Amino acid sequence: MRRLDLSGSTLDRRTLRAVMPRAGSDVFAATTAVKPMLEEIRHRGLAAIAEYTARFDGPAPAEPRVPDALLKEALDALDADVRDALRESIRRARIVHEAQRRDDVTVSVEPGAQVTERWLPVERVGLYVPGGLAVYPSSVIMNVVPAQVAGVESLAIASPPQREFGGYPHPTILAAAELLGVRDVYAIGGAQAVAAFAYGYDATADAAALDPVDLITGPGNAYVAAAKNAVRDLVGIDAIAGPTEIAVIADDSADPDYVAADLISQAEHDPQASSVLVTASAGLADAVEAAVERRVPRTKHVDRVTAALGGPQSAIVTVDTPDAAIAVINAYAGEHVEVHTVDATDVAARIVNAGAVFIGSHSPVSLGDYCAGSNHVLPTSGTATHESGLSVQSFLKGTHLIEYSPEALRTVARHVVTLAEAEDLPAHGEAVTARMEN
Ligand SMILES: NC(=O)c1ccc[n+]([C@@H]2O[C@H](COP(=O)([O-])OP(=O)(O)OC[C@H]3O[C@@H](n4cnc5c(N)ncnc54)[C@H](O)[C@@H]3O)[C@@H](O)[C@H]2O)c1
Ligand SMILES: N[C@H](CO)Cc1c[nH]c[nH+]1
Ligand SMILES: [Zn+2]
Repeated sequence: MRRLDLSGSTLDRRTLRAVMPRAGSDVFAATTAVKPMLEEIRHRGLAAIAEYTARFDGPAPAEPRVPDALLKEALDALDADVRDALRESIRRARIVHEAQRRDDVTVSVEPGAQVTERWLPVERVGLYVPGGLAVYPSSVIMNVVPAQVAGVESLAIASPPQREFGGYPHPTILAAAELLGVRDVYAIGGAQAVAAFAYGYDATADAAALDPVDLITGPGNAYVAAAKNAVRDLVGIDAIAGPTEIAVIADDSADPDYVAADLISQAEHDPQASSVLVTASAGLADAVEAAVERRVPRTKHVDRVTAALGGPQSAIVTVDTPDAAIAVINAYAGEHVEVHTVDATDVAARIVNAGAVFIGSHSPVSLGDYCAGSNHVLPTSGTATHESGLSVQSFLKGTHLIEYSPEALRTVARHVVTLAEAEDLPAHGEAVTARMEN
């Protein structure tokens, strides 16, 4: 891993943002590729989807909707340990997400003047589950659980067709959908899936119609991100997720082997993934570097991990003081931040920009990826400065209900008229004075 020595540097926001390691975005280039695809699919529907699927994913069934029997079969055939682990992941996710429910709130502004904020679920949601480099049944859980807790009635899942499974998504993804009771599952990947969700398509001789959705959520590669970005004027999207990131803040109390294992764990996702260590301890920096070198050759996806850890997006960053380390971590605004310091809880309280913070030496990111109960769809690429991870709130929309009595309207009428005149919109004021005349 490369070293970035920030000792003696001015740690102001501009400098930090300029020097922090980060994956370059290929969403811009992917946008050029996906725009004509989206147009084709919008106009020619499933025929165009089938052509792109054949080009990028290989042979797939003419009817992309996975038969119910196949979902059931996938769950029946699922390894018992995997089934138990998925169930436990769902159970913990439900506990955490149930606590995120929002109650409607009614406020009495004055006697007879009432404003209610009502929260309603989005009606139909399309959930994208990636399936290129790895298989993500855990992402089925992380998308479906908050949507179900929010009360979303209509949920569709899309995931790329896999050659070795007859052009259907990986059976573990199908089993996870079945466990969660989602039966509307499609063997469509990449930008094609996003287009199918955004525009829907008509029935053909071989396939039933797909109804468009109101909101598309879920992570994916640059093509998925570019397509989500391109359809966001038509449907809602959760966020544009970039490659996975982990940033670790650590001091001499940290176990270098744990830190190295965690940096490698997220590098395993993607050659573009970022792993960053920030420390004021030169000794710890050396020890982690040595532990990474020891571990990398033993890891399964050694090529991906080597590319990710060796890329410009990953680094061991050294600073002068623990406070400087916190400033760097906040400037980085990582998707995942792990805190391995003596005073981990106090340090965590000072981390204000992070998708999720993992506190202490026994809360690794992979726990959060699968079974902590928290959500693993989190803001990447520095967007944790202003965005949140997926939650029940992502699937709700708030509506204000305003109800004033004649007396309550009379009490405030002159202020409405004054503001309407100040904005040179007198008809606004007249809508109120018309009611005062009776
Ligand atoms: N933030 C999270 O919660 C989270 C969770 C899981 C995965 N991820 C990230 O999601 C990403 C998954 O990416 P992936 O590639 O493995 O799977 P993916 O499902 O996102 O992409 C595969 C699809 O890309 C399309 N594609 C491939 N080459 C193309 C081309 N040349 N032109 C147009 N389309 C093309 C194909 O249609 C294919 O189905 C990774 O970066 C991973 O780190 C993030
Ligand atoms: N770390 C990924 C992005 O947060 C999520 C994931 C799924 N499976 C394993 N990891
Ligand atoms: Zn992960």
